[in-house]
Amino acid sequence: MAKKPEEFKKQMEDNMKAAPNPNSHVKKVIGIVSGKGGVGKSLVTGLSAVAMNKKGYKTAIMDADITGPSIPKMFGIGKFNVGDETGLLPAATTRGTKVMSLNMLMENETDPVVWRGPVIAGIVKQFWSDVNWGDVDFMFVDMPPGTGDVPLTVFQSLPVDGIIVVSTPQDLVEMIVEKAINMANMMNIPVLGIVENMSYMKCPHCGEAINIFGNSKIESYAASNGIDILGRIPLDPSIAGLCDGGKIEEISEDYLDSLAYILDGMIEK
Ligand SMILES: Nc1ncnc2c1ncn2[C@@H]1O[C@H](COP(=O)(O)OP(=O)(O)OP(=O)(O)O)[C@@H](O)[C@H]1O
Repeated sequence: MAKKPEEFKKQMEDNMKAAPNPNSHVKKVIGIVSGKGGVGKSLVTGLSAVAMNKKGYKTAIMDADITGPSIPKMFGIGKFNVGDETGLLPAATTRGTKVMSLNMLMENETDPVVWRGPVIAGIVKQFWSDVNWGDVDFMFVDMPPGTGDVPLTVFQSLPVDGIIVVSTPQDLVEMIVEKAINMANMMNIPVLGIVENMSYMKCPHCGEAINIFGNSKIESYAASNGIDILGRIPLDPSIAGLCDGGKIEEISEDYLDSLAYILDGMIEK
């Protein structure tokens, strides 16, 4: 019997998805996206895993930002090319978050990755199918930045349960956030909310919050679009220092409390 158009579309979407490794049991896959590069997407990916790990969940990070992978550096992970008959094995951070990134597999981590979209999506599929992730409650996927062909193809390859949008106050002015949210909506993936990075700066002398980019519009934007604010992270040189030194797990401030609360509710107890 001929397929109905919606059945055809569903099958087409399923065909694009990678099959999971038979040894992986991942309960929730959360994608972290941004409308453009350099806004702190990897920082939020790392902090999300740290927050849920602190709550006792089994956490993992897939670094799907193939051309600009920064997760291993933030966690102080070097080259890690280990596997067995079950597949490639992820590295583990000091506190036990599992990590897979192309950087860990490359001969020379400063080599540029000059592949086009479909090849990049192929690697991400392999990270899903060929890596034995074991038991994971939350896998955080650091998505390629932007709203072009590459992030779209990566989205289609993975069973993403929800996305977190990372923005800076400037993105709201330039409507870059809206593009990222529209992309998620197009893919029918729930938007869990926005994290505003570089939201403000604390005066090192008196502790006053300084809005370096002017007053943030995130509250009015979130309210008028029915989107949750999941956290605000200040621009803080100590954050950059800990990330660059591979010590993101030592950031003690709980910037993503609201996010952790929402994720908590996604897992059946
Ligand atoms: N709130 C912050 N305070 C201080 N430094 C920050 C902050 N957020 C990000 N940085 C620094 O800015 C740089 C870029 O951050 P990050 O790698 O998280 O951005 P990204 O959006 O993932 O970039 P890309 O799109 O290139 O992957 C890093 O060196 C990081 O340590």
